[in-house]
Amino acid sequence: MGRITVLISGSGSNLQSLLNAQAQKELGDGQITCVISSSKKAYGLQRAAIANIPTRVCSLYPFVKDVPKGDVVGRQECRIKFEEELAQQVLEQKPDLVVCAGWLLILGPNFLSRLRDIPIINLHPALPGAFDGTTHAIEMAWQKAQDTGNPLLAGCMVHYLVEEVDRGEPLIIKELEIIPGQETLEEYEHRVHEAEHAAIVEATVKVLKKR
Ligand SMILES: Nc1nc2c(c(=O)[nH]1)N[C@@H](CN(C=O)c1ccc(C(=O)N[C@@H](CCC(=O)O)C(=O)O)cc1)CN2
Ligand SMILES: NCC(=O)N[C@@H]1O[C@H](COP(=O)([O-])[O-])[C@@H](O)[C@H]1O
Repeated sequence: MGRITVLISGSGSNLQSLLNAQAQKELGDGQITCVISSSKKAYGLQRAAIANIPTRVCSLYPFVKDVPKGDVVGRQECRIKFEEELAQQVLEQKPDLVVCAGWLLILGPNFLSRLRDIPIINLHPALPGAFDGTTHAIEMAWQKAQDTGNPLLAGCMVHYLVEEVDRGEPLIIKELEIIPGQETLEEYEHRVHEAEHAAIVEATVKVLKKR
């Protein structure tokens, strides 16, 4: 069995895509054994509960809430403690694969070093090298097309997660062309999410097959 831990922060529509694929026996020997959220309010936690998947919450806030925003060193030390806690929670699951499906926190070396040989993949709503390091890539791509007046090749990808944000080797790329003036941001966003829901399953299966 390919044990999968999924990290989320919000709605969990991509988690739902993985849950649906698992239910339809489309994940090969993959089995989602735990969902960890950076927010206790994430609707994705409800999606996991409905699917009888164990959940955990590992939030950064309790670690930094008493540290002034201007205390950069203090907040960095708290972030390290958070990453150690997160790594412990993930390692307890003994995962063969960690999937970041809308996980909205940068994972630093204190986390990554503890996961050593466990592959981590991340879903990003942009193409390789475009809009790296942002959580607003969809809006930025759509707006760029409107601003330039030129068609823009955009879309989404699933990549191996490395320390440099969004710069890991791409696994699955889904290209979508944005024609300025032809669709609203909401319409483009819907197309991206549809593509994401396919990409996250394809990438998960691809990585598990490499074991
Ligand atoms: N080391 C890595 N960590 C993460 C990666 C990665 O490629 N390498 N991907 C991200 C997901 N992501 C884009 O795909 C992303 C997530 C979060 C941020 C970010 O700036 N986060 C801020 C907090 C933002 C907020 O609270 O709204 C932060 O972590 O301080 C940028 C890109 C997952 N992690
Ligand atoms: N840079 C990271 C990033 O922007 N991730 C994005 O968060 C959303 C999560 O949706 P979901 O919670 O419905 O799966 C997805 O659109 C994903 O690409």
